[in-house]
Order: sequence, then structure tokens, then C-alpha cells
Amino acid sequence: MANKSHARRSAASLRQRAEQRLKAMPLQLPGTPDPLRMLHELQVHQIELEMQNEELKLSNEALRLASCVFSHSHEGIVITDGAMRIIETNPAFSTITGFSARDSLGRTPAMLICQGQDGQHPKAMLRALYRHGSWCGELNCLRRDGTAYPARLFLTLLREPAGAGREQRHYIGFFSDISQLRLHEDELNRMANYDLLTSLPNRRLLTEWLNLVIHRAQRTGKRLAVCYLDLDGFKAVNDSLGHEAGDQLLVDIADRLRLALRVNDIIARLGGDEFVLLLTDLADDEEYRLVLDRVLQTVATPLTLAGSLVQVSASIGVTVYPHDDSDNDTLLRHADQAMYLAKQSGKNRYHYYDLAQDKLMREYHDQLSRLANALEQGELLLVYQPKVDLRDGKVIGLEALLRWQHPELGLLLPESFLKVLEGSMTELGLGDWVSKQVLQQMEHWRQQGWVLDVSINISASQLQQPDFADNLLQQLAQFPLLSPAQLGLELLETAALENIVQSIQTLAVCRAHGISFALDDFGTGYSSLAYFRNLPVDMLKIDQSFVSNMLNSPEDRNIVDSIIRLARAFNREVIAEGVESLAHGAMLLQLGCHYCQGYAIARPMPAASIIAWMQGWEQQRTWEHLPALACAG
Ligand SMILES: Nc1nc2c(ncn2[C@@H]2O[C@H](COP(=O)(O)OP(=O)(O)OP(=O)(O)O)[C@@H](O)[C@H]2O)c(=O)[nH]1
Repeated sequence: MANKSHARRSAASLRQRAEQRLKAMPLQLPGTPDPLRMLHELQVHQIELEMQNEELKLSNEALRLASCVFSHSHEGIVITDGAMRIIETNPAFSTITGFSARDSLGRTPAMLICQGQDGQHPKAMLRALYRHGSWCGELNCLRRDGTAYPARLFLTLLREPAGAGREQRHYIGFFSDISQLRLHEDELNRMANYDLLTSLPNRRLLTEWLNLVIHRAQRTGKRLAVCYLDLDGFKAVNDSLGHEAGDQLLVDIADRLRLALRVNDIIARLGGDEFVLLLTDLADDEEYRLVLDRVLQTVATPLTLAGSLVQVSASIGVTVYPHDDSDNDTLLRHADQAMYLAKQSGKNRYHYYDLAQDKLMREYHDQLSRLANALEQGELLLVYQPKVDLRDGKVIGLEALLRWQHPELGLLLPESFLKVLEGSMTELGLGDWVSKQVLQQMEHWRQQGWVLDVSINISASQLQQPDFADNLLQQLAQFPLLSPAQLGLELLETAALENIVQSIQTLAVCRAHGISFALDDFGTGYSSLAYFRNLPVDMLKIDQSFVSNMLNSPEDRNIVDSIIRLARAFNREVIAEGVESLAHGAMLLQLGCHYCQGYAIARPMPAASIIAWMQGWEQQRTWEHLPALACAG
């Protein structure tokens, strides 16, 4: 640049000097050679020569620069004549294509292009070039060694007059290899659309594909199964063998799923141990079964991870479009709900979504949240029913019973609302609430001088909580003046048998602290004597269905009798519930069961009424009539 402007400046000053010389020339005398004038002319001529010289230098400089740009450009440059024969290439052209300048001369650029790919046909490109004088775009190109690469290309048509009204044409192409750019774009695309661990499509791409396959199903009239898959027992693998082993398992599962599905099916990983399978082009609503059977089988095949043999399984929820004619998101949600039911009904299976079930499910969730709300709002309350020894009328304790004071439906018994809580977190929360309330009430009675034993009912899931005993003992520790022996727990035999090892452990810890246990509703479950013998319980509670019918039904009386004998044989106490009349009490005494609870003694009542009832019971001395009644019977 500096040279060029210097050259321009010196040319300008030469021009100035020449003009000054011409002006200074003396007048010419006609017919006479004037040596002075000739000298002047010579000087002017010399200056003109110098000027031409400077201009030549200038244009040489421009040419040198252009050639420098041509040879140093990172873009490949190729120039052809009007017949598209290559007449000039730059070094970058050779670097990119592998063709030397000599190899290329006289050949056409067609050798550089992957013909007919990506819809970019050279003819279409040329048409655009003639029409607009230039063309810009991307092409798949070929190197000399036959490898392909993507190139960005700018083509221009140069028209120059060639004399006699003719024009000379040249084509100039500038191009660069954009493989790296493409790789980078591909990487970004991969990160945005694929799960990095398994290389499966992620949720974002799944949504796009789900749209596509729904449209395809609409077009073809075939079915589409949307399946939500969640591994069973995956957390245990992470916990026992570490996160890396867990990752390896996920990768392995992804590979197995790929093998189990058909070519047109789609698998995506949503995160964690959750996958979605889109089974496309199904001929009917049932065809998905074959594929999912295969999927369950392959997922459940054991594998070796970190030196250990590991086995997981899958729970899958399925919904089939267009039977389930929902939108994208709703289809996935329905499949997810069905997966949840597959888990609930035992895992390692698939569950088909259906609308009726969905309705039930929604009702279930509504009820559950209504109950959680009732607990928060203080609508739940406890009533207490006395248990007595019929031999001497002594009150041996109270059973705390749950009620719901429903704002619209009135006072509800637990049978009408507890079922919905089974296995939920709310059930555990409610269990905590009950034991806390009961302990507070016992402390209140203690302060009034009444030391009363109270039993509470515990559910199967409470008993299966590994920290159940610890929590209860912590609650008890807050009432140091109450003895743990005042607290009794009642549980259904089915609850105790659900996980017998855990139950025995929990019962043993509680009993070691003096807390007693009763098996509720005894006789209605299916426990074998072997199990029963191992359960560390203190008392059997004869179910009220047998007790209330025992006066009329010899079978029921025999059952009651057998339970009493069984209790005696295993050295357990026995108590009858549902004692509705003195006649029932008399028969129970006769059979050898003296602990009773029922309407004949007292209905469940609020805590505030208990002391008054006990005083009244003491005065009435009802139990003293029983031996006579028994003899009469
Ligand atoms: N190794 C690994 N673990 C993950 C990843 N993402 C989530 N997790 C873990 O996966 C586990 C998934 O939990 P769950 O689905 O409840 O485990 P599960 O044992 O299969 O329980 P169920 O589904 O009830 O049968 C959690 O412990 C997460 O921390 C991951 O990318 N790699």
C-alpha cells in the first residue's frame, strides 16, 4: 500500500513538472529550428517517458498484489474459459482438491463435484449462473482420491469484449472445504438432540419424531404404539456397584433395545432409567405385544457389570394411536401413567393404558390429595374404645380408632377412606400423626392421674419402613413419664406377613422396649401356623365377623373356639372384638376368652368422655351378671 501511494505521488509530481516545462517554452520562430525549443521538447518527452514508467510500475504492483492474493488465498480459486475448461487454479485449489494445477488444466470442474447429490445438479447450477451471472451455495465435492467433502462455492461469470462485437467469457469459482464447520454443526446438533451417554435421541428429538410418526399413522391408517419404559431396580445397581456401572448398564440396555426393535421403530432416552419406544406401522391394536414381550425378555437378561452378575427388568406403559386419539404430550403422559400401573402391579411387565382406568386413577389421586388435605385441615380425629377383662370388669386398655369428620358427608369410618391411602406417603404421615396424638392423650390422662394402656393400628407399609421402630421410640422418648409398655400396636396378619423378615425384626425391637403387639382380625388372613409361630406377637384379636355370629352359627362358634385354643397352645393372649351383647360376653367367657371389646361394653368415644365412662362402668358392675348368663346359656 505504501509503495502504491508513493508511486502515485511521484507520478503526480512528474506531471506537474512536465506542465511547468511546457509553459516555460519560448515562442517558436517559423521555419527555423530552434535548439532551445528542441531541448524543451526533449525534456517534456523525457518527463512523459518517466510518467509512463511510473504508471507501468503502478500496474505491475497491482498485478503483483493480485497474484499474491490469488496464490495466498485459503479459498480455492479456479478459472475456466468460456467452454468450461480450466485455465488457471491457485495453490489452495490443489490443497483442497488434491489436483495439481497441471492435472487440472484443460479439464472441466465436473471432476470436482459429486454428481446429482443433495439435489444439486451442476446443470441447475449453471442455469442459475447464466441467468443471474453468479451462483452461491453448498455442494458435495470430490477430492482427487475419491473422498467426498462439503464445499461452499461462489461462482461468477465474467464477460469481456473480445473485439468485433464479440465477447469473451470466463468462469471463476471460489470455494472452501467446510468439513470442519459441518463437523462442528453436527456436534452441536448431536448435543441438542441426542442423549450423550447412549447416543439415543433425547426428549427434544423424540417430540419431533413423534409428530412425524403420528402424521405417518394418519396417512397410512396404521397404528402407532407409544411405550414408556422405566427400568426396575436400577437404583440398586447404582447404589451397590457405582454410578459408572449404572451408566454402563444404561448403554447396554440401549443397545439391546436397538436390537429388539424393528427398523422403523424409534427409541429415545428421556433421562435417568426412562426410555420411550415408538412402535410404528402396526397392523392392529395388539401387534405391539410381540415386540414388548421381546423387549421385556431382553432387558431382563442378566449381564456382568464390574465383576458382578446384574439383572434388572422393565416396566412399560403402552398407549396406541389412534385408539388413543390424543396429542403428542398427552400420548406420552398416558403411556407414563400406564407404566406407573405396570410398576404397581408387580414390575417386569407392560400395562395398556385405557381411558376408564385413567378416570379411576384420577379419582384415586383426587381422593388421596383430599385426604392429605383433611389431615392438614384437622378433619381427622381419634376416638377410643375400651377393652375389658370380663372376669373382674377391669379396663385393660383402649383402642384408638380413626374417624374423618367430613364437612359434607359427616363422620366417616376408616373403612370408607383408608384403602385409598395404602402404600402412599400420606399413609405414613397419618401413621405418625396417630401415634403422636395418642401419646399426647396418654400423657394428658397421666397428668390427671389415669395411667391407661392404649393400642393403635398400624398399616403394612408403616411396618415395612426400616426406621419404623426408631421413629416410634423417638416419639415415646418425648414423653419420659409414659412407659412404652402402655403402648400397644395392632396389625393385620397380612401386614405382618408381607415381608416377614422385616416384620419380625421391627416387632422384636419394639417388644424389647416393652411395646406389645396384637394381630388384628385374626382368622381372616391366610397365615400358616409356621409363620404365626415365628411372629413375636402378644395377643390375637378374634375378628368381629366370627364373634357377632357365634350365637347363631355353630361354625363361627367353632372358629372362635379354635382361635382361643390356638392362642392358648402358642401361649398368646386372646381378645374378642365385636362383642355386641352380654350373651356374647357370656359365651366368650365360657369358651375361655375373657378379654373383650364391643358395643355391649362401650362404643368408641371421644377422649374427653373416657374417664366418665370408666367411672360409670365401675359403678354398673355389668360383668357380674355374666356367669349367671353363661350358666343359663
Ligand atoms: N448411572 C446413572 N444413574 C442415573 C442417571 N440418571 C439418573 N440416575 C439414577 O437413576 C435412578 C433412578 O431411580 P429409580 O427409577 O427410582 O430407580 P429404580 O430402582 O429403577 O426404581 P423403580 O423405578 O421404582 O423400580 C436414581 O437413583 C438416579 O440417581 C445416569 O445418567 N446414570
